[in-house]
Amino acid sequence: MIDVRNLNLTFGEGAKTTQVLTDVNIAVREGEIFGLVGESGSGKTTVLKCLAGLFTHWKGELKIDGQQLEHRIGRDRCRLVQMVFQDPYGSLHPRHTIGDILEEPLQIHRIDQRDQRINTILEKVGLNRAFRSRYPHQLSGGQRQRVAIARALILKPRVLLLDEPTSALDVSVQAEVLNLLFDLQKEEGLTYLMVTHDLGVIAHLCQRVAVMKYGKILETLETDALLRGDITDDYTRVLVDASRDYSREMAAKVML
Ligand SMILES: Nc1ncnc2c1ncn2[C@@H]1O[C@H](COP(=O)(O)OP(=O)(O)OP(=O)(O)O)[C@@H](O)[C@H]1O
Repeated sequence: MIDVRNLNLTFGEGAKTTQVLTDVNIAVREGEIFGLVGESGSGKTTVLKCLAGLFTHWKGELKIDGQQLEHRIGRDRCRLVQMVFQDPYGSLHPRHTIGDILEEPLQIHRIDQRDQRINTILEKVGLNRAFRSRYPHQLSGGQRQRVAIARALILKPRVLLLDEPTSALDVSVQAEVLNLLFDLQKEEGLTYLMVTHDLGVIAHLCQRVAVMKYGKILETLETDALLRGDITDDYTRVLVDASRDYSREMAAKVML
């Protein structure tokens, strides 16, 4: 469903050129939840932004559902693929009501029966029509992320690109939002490419995972293999061990 072939991307010019992605290859099957992990700055978000059309100066080949992606964002792409960002507050317009935020994509794409579609999508993400008149600052973090997911789904895309969708949320609501994403994926037959640093999220949601470092994919492996420790790359082992320690540390803090 998602095909990334020999994706390369640089920022800057001349002596200041930085190669951010180098020959990245990712193939995500239809209906799969595929994880992307790696240290900060390794290029994970950049891959998602190329697929979403937010970066246009990439080289290589990008396909979604067999359709070749162009170097610009167009209406067709918005109906094929949508992105959910880490910070739900920053990604929602502060002076627009939830109703306006959800109606905008429908207006742009000249889709009718907007009221009905907005109410349906709000219900799907566990909110109700009373939220339509509220502003983002009147919502909790978890509710804001539900609105961001509703906005991403309102055009009925096939693919969601999720950039650490729960890491900005309170620990107590992270599981709720992850469960919602899992249910929606099954109900709507969606395909997810998800950036996360959380081994627990990978274990529960992802079928396969690719490990990135310095803009390259080091290895792609089944989640079961990752959990069994069936890892070929030393860096992946370090990442997994660090994540295990981090989770234990977090758990200890929560229990204190
Ligand atoms: N618009 C930009 N202009 C210049 N450099 C950029 C731009 N966006 C990203 N970069 C650089 O590209 C590299 C990869 O960034 P990216 O956000 O993809 O990393 P990441 O793996 O998602 O990190 P994190 O986990 O911290 O979000 C970083 O070195 C970053 O500084």
